[in-house]
Amino acid sequence: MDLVNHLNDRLLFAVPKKGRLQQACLDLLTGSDIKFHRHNRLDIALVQNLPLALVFLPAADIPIFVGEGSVDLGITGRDTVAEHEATVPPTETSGTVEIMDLGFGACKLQVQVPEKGSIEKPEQLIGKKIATSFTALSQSYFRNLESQGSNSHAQPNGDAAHGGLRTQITTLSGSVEAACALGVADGIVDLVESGETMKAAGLKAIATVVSSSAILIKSKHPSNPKLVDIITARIKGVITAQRYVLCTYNVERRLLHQASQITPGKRAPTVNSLEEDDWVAVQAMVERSKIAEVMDDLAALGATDILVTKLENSRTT
Ligand SMILES: Nc1ncnc2c1ncn2[C@@H]1O[C@H](COP(=O)(O)OP(=O)(O)OP(=O)(O)O)[C@@H](O)[C@H]1O
Ligand SMILES: O=P(O)(O)OC[C@H]1O[C@H](OP(=O)(O)OP(=O)(O)O)[C@H](O)[C@@H]1O
Repeated sequence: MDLVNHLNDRLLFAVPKKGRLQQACLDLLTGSDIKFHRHNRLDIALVQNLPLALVFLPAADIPIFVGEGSVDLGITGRDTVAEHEATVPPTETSGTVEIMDLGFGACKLQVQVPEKGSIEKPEQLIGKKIATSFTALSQSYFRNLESQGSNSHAQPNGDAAHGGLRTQITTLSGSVEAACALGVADGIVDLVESGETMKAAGLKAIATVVSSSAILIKSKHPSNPKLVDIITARIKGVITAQRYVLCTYNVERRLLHQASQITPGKRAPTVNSLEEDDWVAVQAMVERSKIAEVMDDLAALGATDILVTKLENSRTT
């Protein structure tokens, strides 16, 4: 099939073609009832039940396509958007707009140095060698440090005050953590999640350049804003359903006020009367991460029949 000719009138939605964010993105698309079949080796897939086409791209390139407006929507890490913005500053018509945080892919872009070395502060790296895949962010970070007037670290012929960069930034496309051990760099700027990679490479973090997580972005003038809103609402529904559970319980009416403080719900708890006088049944959405504590508090208050139900999907405000 000639896919390109089927792209007219379709909203283009970029998702990572591989890597850390891909599976969670595919799960989000499934939860949002975005149905597609990706042919072997093709990076474009037509969506069967919406005028939408998915474009599978490297996460780092997604802000370029969305920023230029050649793709309308995208999911990628906030770090890649920050790197793109540091490379190509947004204008009134170009650049990306963040729609929402998706709550996965959390990591930090950090300055790292050998654990056993003498460097404790990023200022000590001024004038030294840095290896990274995030060239523009690293340049801007060190340019900033240099211009903060760290004269004590200035080299005699340094021209940082005039916009030059004394710190030498080397771009690597992967395995950045090996750079210090191999003598390519004195420090690196790389992503850290669990810290396992950093630890295994004998490095420690001394500063954070950007805190990242996966985000939904759109171009400044998407081709079909209504469809962007529909997809946004669907994705938001799936994210909310993942983030919350439904808690139901029975409680004496006289304790309702206290119970409502434990489970205030998103707007307010739903309260129904029971056949038994003086008792009510309460239903409220509770953040999944807090549910154990909430159940303990409800039980301590005297609530009974406390049940927790997983949400399949949601539309809330
Ligand atoms: N360890 C990690 N934990 C959580 N999120 C991460 C982690 N590493 C990267 N990410 C996020 O995932 C995005 C894509 O990174 P990933 O390394 O998976 O990309 P990739 O396309 O496979 O690139 P590469 O080939 O350079 O590894 C990053 O920009 C970041 O937002
Ligand atoms: O703190 P951790 O949980 O160990 O994660 C951090 C590692 O994850 C990413 O690399 P990835 O494994 O995606 O491969 P890459 O080095 O090829 O980018 C990142 O570049 C770090 O190396």
